[in-house]
Amino acid sequence: MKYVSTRGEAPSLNFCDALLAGLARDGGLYVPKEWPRLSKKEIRALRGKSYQEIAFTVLSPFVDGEIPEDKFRTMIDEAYATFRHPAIAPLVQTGANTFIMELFHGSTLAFKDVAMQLLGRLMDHVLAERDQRATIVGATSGDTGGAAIDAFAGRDRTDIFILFPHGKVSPVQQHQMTTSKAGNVHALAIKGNFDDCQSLVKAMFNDVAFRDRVALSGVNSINWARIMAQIVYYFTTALVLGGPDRKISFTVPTGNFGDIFAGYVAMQMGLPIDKLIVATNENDILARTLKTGRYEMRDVKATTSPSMDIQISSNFERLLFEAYDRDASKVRGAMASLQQSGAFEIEEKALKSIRKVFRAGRATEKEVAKTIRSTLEATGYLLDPHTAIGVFVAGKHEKPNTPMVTLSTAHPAKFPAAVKSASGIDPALPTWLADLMVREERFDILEPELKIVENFISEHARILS
Ligand SMILES: Cc1ncc(COP(=O)(O)O)c(C=O)c1O
Ligand SMILES: N[C@@H](CCOP(=O)(O)O)C(=O)O
Repeated sequence: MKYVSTRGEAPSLNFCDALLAGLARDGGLYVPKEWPRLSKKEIRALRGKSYQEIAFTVLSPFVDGEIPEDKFRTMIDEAYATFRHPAIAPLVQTGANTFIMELFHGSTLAFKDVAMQLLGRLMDHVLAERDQRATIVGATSGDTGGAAIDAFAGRDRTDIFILFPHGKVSPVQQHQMTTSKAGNVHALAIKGNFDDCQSLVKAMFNDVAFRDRVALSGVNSINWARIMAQIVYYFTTALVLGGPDRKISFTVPTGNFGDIFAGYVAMQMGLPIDKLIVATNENDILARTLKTGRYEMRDVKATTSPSMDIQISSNFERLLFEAYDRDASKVRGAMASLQQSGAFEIEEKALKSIRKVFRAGRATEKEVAKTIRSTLEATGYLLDPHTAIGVFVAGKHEKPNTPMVTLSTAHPAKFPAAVKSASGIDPALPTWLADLMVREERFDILEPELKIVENFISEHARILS
């Protein structure tokens, strides 16, 4: 299996090289050259199997023999042994045909753990095989950072630098990033917003001299392996609800478009999905784009769902590549226009193909609080603000005979202030994090300037030759 860049000008890579590369050298994102397919019969044969076994079957075609089977199985087993629920991504029924897929049973209480625990092990394996080290960078609006730090802390082949927007993540998220005692972990509070952090990360990848000097690697969903690991839970959930002999819809609280793009990949692999529904907060660039066909940046507003306070939605580029029948020149044109004027138009045919699969909606701050309250009253279930956005938008797209699954992307205890103000309940952290807020913090505050961040990394990374 070869991986090609969405911008068409970087070399095609095999799985392990794409894993370490993160962003392609032409600024694009790697995707498999073709989608592997599972027949309905093969999908049916997964019924009753464990999450780990399904993960092995679904992910093996992407790894394509580059990692020995027994080692890959062990990585999957170890990654999901860190989860506190045996089903890994359990389903909770909240209505006649509505469900919540809980993705927050990993160590940092957000869906990012699902992919990050596997990614850490995959990278470690490949670096050890090659006797190499890597400098890992990541941008976070709050959850990717904590999950990455948890997955990479103490690994001696990597140093990890996480850029988070100073003062714009929840206190729990901040402590998850700033209280690690591991010497290879560096939490960097950037004076800006998440988009500034993400742009800095992409700029570091595009600075070829720096990239090569520090052996740069990425853990954001620009890294294909992050998306890949997230495909699995669409299969496990569909199988529980009657798939592949019945179509399911999924509503996904969306920011960087990684999680929902994994659903799109599941569909390309043969999983019958009715609709994939993009749910955004008031930073609604994706909902507007699906409505108007114009992707247009606006200022980012701070909301009670800070992890989704995003304007530049990285993985939308992967969908554009698909919608343009993999014509990389069209993607390059759109990305150049985004850089020059902060906007691009999607051609009619491509937009039509996107709308065939995707729907979208937004929730205002009032609607988020109301949904947390009303769901608690109706079902006794306490939502976090990100999941509440999903539940609210899902409510607008339900169909009588199609199960609607909303992805619950974070535990309410990560956002206690917003949850308490909406519901009156102060959600407690689980026991293993009970002392999180009194742990000593360690982080550096940096200006959002490429050279400043690169210099910091150069001084602290242990890779330099
Ligand atoms: C809690 C939470 N929900 C939803 C999202 C959106 O996910 P994605 O960026 O994959 O669209 C994120 C982060 O991006 C998140 O941290
Ligand atoms: N919401 C994310 C933003 C980064 O997303 P990623 O999936 O590209 O890592 C976060 O919590 O950091």
